[in-house]
Amino acid sequence: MSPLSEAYGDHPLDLHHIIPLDFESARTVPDSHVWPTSQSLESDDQLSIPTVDLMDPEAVKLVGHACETLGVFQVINHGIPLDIIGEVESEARRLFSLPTGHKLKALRSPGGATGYGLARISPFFSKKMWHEGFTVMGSPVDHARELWPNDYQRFCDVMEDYQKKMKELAINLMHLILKSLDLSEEEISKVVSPGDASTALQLNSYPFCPDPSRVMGLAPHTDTSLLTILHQSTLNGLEIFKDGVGWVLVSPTNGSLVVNVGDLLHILSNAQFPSVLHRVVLKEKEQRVSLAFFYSPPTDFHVSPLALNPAQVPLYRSVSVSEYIHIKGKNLEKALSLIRI
Ligand SMILES: O=C(O)CCC(=O)C(=O)O
Ligand SMILES: [Fe+2]
Repeated sequence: MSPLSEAYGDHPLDLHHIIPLDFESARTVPDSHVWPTSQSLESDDQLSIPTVDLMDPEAVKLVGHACETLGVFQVINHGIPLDIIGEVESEARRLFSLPTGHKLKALRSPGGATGYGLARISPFFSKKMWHEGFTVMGSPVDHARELWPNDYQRFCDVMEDYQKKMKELAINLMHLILKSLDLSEEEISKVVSPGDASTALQLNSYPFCPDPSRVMGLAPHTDTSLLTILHQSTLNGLEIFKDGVGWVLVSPTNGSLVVNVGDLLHILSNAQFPSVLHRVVLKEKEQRVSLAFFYSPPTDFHVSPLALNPAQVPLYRSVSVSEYIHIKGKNLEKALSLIRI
């Protein structure tokens, strides 16, 4: 089985789609980063995002309902100690506060998947995002050594431990979600194989911005994963798109993690669960940091609609994870329609 990092290798990007702005010296927003404004909902008429207590005996039902209606929910009692999340956030902040020239030592290579750089979706948009990221898959030691030649161990230990814990949580969540689709334990264990899942940890920074209302943190997208588990620091910014409603804010709540359905789970559920469209806008001048953990099956796993009753027809053809990553890398939001039957 090829690692996830290889699945991204067949789409080398131009450097201007990898190198973020020198945010440190940006006193104004350059034209390349000015986006047309788009309305989000005021807090009064906000749609509420459900919170599921994972210790609740009804968790399967609650998680299934949230996946079906919105494709996103928050979890509490998730088993990840808050001080560990805090440590990862503080290591991420330590990285992003390095001088721009220094961060470029860990720049993602054109055909690479890990390291410092712009969001992978950036070639699809004519304007640049107010964002810098650092992608980790397993051990970040190669890049960390470039950043801190004498002091990289702490960063590596914290990132590796977090990925291990997030993977356990993702597996627990997948069990709950697939149970809600009435899959048997045997069918579930085919999809959720603890040994060789494809996972990635994305550290996101939306740097201090002199004019937050004119920029876009992360442009509208769906995640490619089965599911994504997100920690957002105390600042608002994440919004989901709900048909007939518009952009809805997902406010950070202390101690809870945001879980969202990705494209692969949408396919697996035969479109019963929406792959939620989301974006990040800047609400304040201050820097916002988030940690996104993406969980997918191994790259050679074939994803196809499961849990069909005799009256249902599959809406998507079977697709391997690596093929889907390839289609998404070329077509972004049209990717799902290209495998629709
Ligand atoms: O920063 C956030 O709140 C969301 C990040 C996100 O959507 C992503 O990394 O795919
Ligand atoms: Fe996302």
